[in-house]
Amino acid sequence: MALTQNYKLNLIQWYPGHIAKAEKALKEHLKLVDVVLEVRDARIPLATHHPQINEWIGSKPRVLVLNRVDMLLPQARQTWIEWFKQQGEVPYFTNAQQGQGVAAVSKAAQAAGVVINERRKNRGMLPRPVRAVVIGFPNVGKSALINRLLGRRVVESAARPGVTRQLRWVRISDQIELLDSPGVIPSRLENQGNGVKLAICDDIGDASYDTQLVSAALVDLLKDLEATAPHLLPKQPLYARYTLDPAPFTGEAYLQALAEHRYKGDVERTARQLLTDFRKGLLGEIVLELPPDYEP
Ligand SMILES: Nc1nc2c(ncn2[C@@H]2O[C@H](COP(=O)(O)OP(=O)(O)OP(=O)(O)O)[C@@H](O)[C@H]2O)c(=O)[nH]1
Repeated sequence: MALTQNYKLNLIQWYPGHIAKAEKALKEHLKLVDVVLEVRDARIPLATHHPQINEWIGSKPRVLVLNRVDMLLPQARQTWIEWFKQQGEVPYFTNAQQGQGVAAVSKAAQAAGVVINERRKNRGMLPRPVRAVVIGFPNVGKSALINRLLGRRVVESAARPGVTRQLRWVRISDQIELLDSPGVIPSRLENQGNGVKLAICDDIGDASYDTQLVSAALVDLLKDLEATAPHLLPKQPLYARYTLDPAPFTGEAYLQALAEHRYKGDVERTARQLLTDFRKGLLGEIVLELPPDYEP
């Protein structure tokens, strides 16, 4: 992953006005609730964790949801489960589009609620449904998860980042009510390597970025991952899709060569196609991040 970290990224442009507004809205959401469901992209579970989020959540119970579980191999999921366990955390893996794993998230949120109502009782207060909110970076699947938790489509879920707004409480059980609009975590990050991964996975919201550089970074990242943890990825994902081996190329040179090989020399189109193919899962089930101290 060293290569991506080294990219001099003015390749991503963040909009500070939007970020300040989104941060303020998120903090308002967090004030209203007892339990937080933090959704991350299972392909990049660290890059989709905002460094200040723990501070913003404070001591409120949090349920950690790693969504898009269908987009990585089971052995990659297992690697992350073990790492999170070492950190004393239990991740709940979901496919919010299809519904897998969502019942367990609902149960975990209810369990957190029981503890909160115990506390209320001990202080002489009446029990009430516990209030929860789903938060996460743009496009990680928050609306899809809310729809699944509710069992019906009440929140618009769309491929376009940044579609969700306004506030309403909805019951998901006798014990839990949910803010029906998710809290969007603004995705500006000091760590540019994380920024690239967010851009690759389309979890980046309003920011704009250089498609060719991000696409080249994806190729470099895939090569790094294949070298470090081949058993956590599908076999030769780029070769399998495009019949062009990336081994002799840098990411940038690979895009050029692939453009010649397939797209009449059009590098921009090649870059866009590669990102689209990755995001649609057409390169296979690819985890883009490994635990920090990962050893094969
Ligand atoms: N493959 C796959 N796709 C998913 C999953 N969850 C959500 N999606 C898709 O990802 C896209 C974004 O999902 P949303 O639920 O709109 O994401 P969001 O976090 O609410 O997005 P914003 O409103 O932009 O912040 C949609 O096309 C969903 O169908 C999943 O687990 N697997």
